[in-house]
Amino acid sequence: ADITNAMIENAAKDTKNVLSFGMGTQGQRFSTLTQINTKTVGQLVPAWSFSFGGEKQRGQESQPIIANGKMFVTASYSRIYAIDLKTGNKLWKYEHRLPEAIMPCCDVVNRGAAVYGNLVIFGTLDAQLVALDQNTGKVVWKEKVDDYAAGYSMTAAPLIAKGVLITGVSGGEFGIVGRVEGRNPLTGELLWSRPTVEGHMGYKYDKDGKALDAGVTGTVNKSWPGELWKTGGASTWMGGTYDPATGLAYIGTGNPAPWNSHLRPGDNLYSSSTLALDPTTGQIKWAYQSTPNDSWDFDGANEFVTFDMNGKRYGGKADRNGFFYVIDAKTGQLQNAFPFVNKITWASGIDLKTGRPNFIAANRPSDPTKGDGKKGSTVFAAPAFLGAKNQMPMAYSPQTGLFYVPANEWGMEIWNEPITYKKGGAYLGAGFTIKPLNDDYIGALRAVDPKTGKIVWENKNTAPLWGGVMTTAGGLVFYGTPEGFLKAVDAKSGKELWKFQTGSGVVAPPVTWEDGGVQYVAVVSGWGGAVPLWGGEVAKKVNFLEQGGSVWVFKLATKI
Ligand SMILES: O=C(O)c1cc(C(=O)O)c2c(n1)C(=O)C(=O)c1cc(C(=O)O)[nH]c1-2
Repeated sequence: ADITNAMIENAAKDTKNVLSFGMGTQGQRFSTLTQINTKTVGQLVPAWSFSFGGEKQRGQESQPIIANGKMFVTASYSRIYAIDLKTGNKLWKYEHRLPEAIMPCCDVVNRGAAVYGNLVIFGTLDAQLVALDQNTGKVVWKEKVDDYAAGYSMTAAPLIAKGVLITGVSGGEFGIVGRVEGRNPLTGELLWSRPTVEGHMGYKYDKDGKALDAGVTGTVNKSWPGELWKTGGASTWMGGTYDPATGLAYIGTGNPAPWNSHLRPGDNLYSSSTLALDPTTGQIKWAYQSTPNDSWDFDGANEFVTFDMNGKRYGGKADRNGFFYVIDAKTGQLQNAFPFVNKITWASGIDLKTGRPNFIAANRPSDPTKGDGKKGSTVFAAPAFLGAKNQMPMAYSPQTGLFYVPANEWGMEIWNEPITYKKGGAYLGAGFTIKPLNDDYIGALRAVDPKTGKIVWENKNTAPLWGGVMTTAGGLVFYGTPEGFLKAVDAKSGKELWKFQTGSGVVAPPVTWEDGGVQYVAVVSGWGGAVPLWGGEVAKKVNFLEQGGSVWVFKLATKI
């Protein structure tokens, strides 16, 4: 059957399908299914496994979509497969023809597709959107979003909100201009385009491509000096969430470009922020900036996951900068902010009245022009730029009231250098080396109570955690590790109840659904992403990990 907007809005409750990234557009990654639970999970065994094949065995970050008896799963290098859910047989595959010169900053990843009507839609590493017929894999429409040679790419799963296809762009390390776009999902037609860098003030397009005022507030050059807003970054590389309860789509934005913050004094709106947008117009309803004048590539692209607390709707966000934010989902008012990692050097806390961080000035890497002109002082900073949390999505359980956050404890040495913008060139103006903080672990899955800010339990992991999390009404939390395991633990205590070696590192989020009275769990396996490329001393430690590319599906060995 055609996937409708009503089905997408109900996706979080639909146990037979997984119709969106986040297992529901709110991004909670919570399933009401209970067949697999704390008592039965020990009997979980593989039902089938499928290899993505070829030589392109790396960086598999995809969350599968389950719809109409099929699994739609993207793979590295802009590939997508349709698989028969019952048999694990391949139905079709589409391999996007990529130019040699693509420039994704952080591996050749893709995090998943969207479904709408009879289409399955995904973004490519050369910044195009492709919509395919779910049954045949034939291309129905294709749209160029932007110029890959200027550093644009797409790695996020698209979002459907109020029947609009909402997408972001990647490329913050190349001085692209971040934006969010709304399209007709059936045709690819652009409905609006909303830049995320103040200066490029909110325009959208009418049907003839004429720029219209989107009623957005802000003043050119108010939060950016000179011309820097023209190459300001703030990419929207993780896509967004949407909550039918508020009618708003929530998009995180990336780092301002370049990294060297002394080149761009000011807050640099709307970089390293959460934006709440009207999905039908792209108008910004509220914005909250977690790291004004970001100097550490903290970014703010992390997912904003909405949930109920004390009879109100809030969003939780585990920011790369190390703080967990609880924000009123309707108004953007900051409710609470607390650390979810042990070491934060850049700020002593967040002022809940103003919403601004209390910066520790001495821990900001210095201005090279105040020294020898070539290199500023090297400072030790934590978290590292790869973040207290990165692309791997967290989960929220309404049953326990806890967020399950895949966190990492690491730091870095960082310094600034001069830089000028050059199209297609890295635009950092900084150098760095990532360092572990502890001998025995980097990753830690943490159960975070949004009411109290307390960590209720944690499970340490030797390598950095890079896969997402899922939680279920069966009292379980599922997550993958770079060491290759998919694990199930008790949602209340973190006690490990089951694990399975998938054969390569898991850097993707699991999903679950039911079919014919049987509950299934699936996860993609295939080590890669930013850690092996940018992890410095940590990358050396995890060099033993092998790459791969497959999807695993599990069910209980005996029918309950
Ligand atoms: O600024 C950007 O546009 C951008 C894009 C991406 C991406 O699209 O994957 C990442 C980052 N930044 C980034 O900072 C980062 O740490 C990162 C890690 C990963 C990954 O998939 O492992 N992607 C990205």
